[in-house]
Amino acid sequence: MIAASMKLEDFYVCEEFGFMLPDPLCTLPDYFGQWNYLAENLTSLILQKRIREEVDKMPVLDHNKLKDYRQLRLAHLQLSMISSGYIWQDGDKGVPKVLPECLAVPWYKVSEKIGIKPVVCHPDIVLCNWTLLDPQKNLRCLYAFPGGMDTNWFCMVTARMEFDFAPAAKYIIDAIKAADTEDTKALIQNLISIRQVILQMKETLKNMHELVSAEIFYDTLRPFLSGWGGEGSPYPEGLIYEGISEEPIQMSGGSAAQSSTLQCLDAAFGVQHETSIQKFLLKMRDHMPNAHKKFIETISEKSNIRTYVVKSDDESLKQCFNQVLEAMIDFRSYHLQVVTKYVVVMSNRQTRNQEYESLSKKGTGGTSLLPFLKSIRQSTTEKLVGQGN
Ligand code: HEM
Repeated sequence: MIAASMKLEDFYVCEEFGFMLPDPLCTLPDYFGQWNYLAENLTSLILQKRIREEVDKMPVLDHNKLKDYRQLRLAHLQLSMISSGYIWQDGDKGVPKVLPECLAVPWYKVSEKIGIKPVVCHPDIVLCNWTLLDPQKNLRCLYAFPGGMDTNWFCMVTARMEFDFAPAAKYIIDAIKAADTEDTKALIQNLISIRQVILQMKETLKNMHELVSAEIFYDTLRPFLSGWGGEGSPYPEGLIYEGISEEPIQMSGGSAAQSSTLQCLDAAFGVQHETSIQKFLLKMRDHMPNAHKKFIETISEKSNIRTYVVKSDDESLKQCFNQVLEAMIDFRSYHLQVVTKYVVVMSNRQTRNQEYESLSKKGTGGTSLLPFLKSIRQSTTEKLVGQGN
């Protein structure tokens, strides 16, 4: 495929919704009533520590009765949330090592169909977990983990940032086409638009402080976004998915590192990270729907934006390109502050929630946070053009 023939709809992306699932379903057909019920009542069942007994009564429902993509996405969201509640309801000391068949089999099979992993992920809790509250495009979650309004806001601020990004998917394709056809004027225009999008994403991220308490994020919500497996995990070997595998399976938890937004920008502008970090970010792509993963890969393969800018004599083009990267660097610096407040400071409190001790200090995706995020910011800086680049 040449850049000129790239169409957003081929990648389940559109200018209005970006990577968000347009018009997500709120409930599944009656046959899946038990999933609807457990997902709708998840918070109270977790708080009453009753989710396990409810799941243990449930039959294995036939995932083949899910008819279309929107049903599959909602089923994944519901099964992720119910499974996460099942696993983490009693803290990290009471974790079951086996996920029962009634969750494991449909969750695994639905994941295969969408192309994502059977674990709670960004495409669940953000991309298809939203509904409009009013014509001003205020959003609310369809399904929620414990944490009340703060949890709702955490997901919806992130969703709002996905909406902010939406027009950039088209600007990126147009910028690639402009570089291909050596149309400097069009390239500058698209770079300016992309920069505006990144600045707006940062503005939206600022709302996190106003609306989400760090204590509630860290103590109440974060454990339910965790994965399983690896050093320090209550399940070092992972979790057994009954009816799927007798061997435990390891999974990274939900993280906005699974958002396609920043990975798309990196791909468009040729930002490459240090090997182990790139490996982690590639792993995060396995938590993105197939079509979105393909979108990033295609952008990465097709984009010659930076090559064109480097060889151009046009100073205003170079300046515009650098301003986009500077906006990304600034976004990443701001995100570092957010992570420091919501994870690092919270994990150092004497009063932190000790029920989930094994999950402290690492990112929900399983990284050692600050050096990891600083390295990502540094590799963005290295792609600025000028001074010999
Ligand atoms: C309270 C809010 C947030 C916290 C505590 C947080 C935390 C983290 C952590 C710990 C990581 C490291 C990867 C991991 O181990 O999971 C990460 C990475 C990342 N986060 Fe966030 N995050 C927050 C909000 C957001 C939002 C709203 C976005 C919007 C898209 C975002 C985008 C990213 C991206 C793209 C990465 C990968 C690193 C990069 O490309 O710069 N984060 N985040």
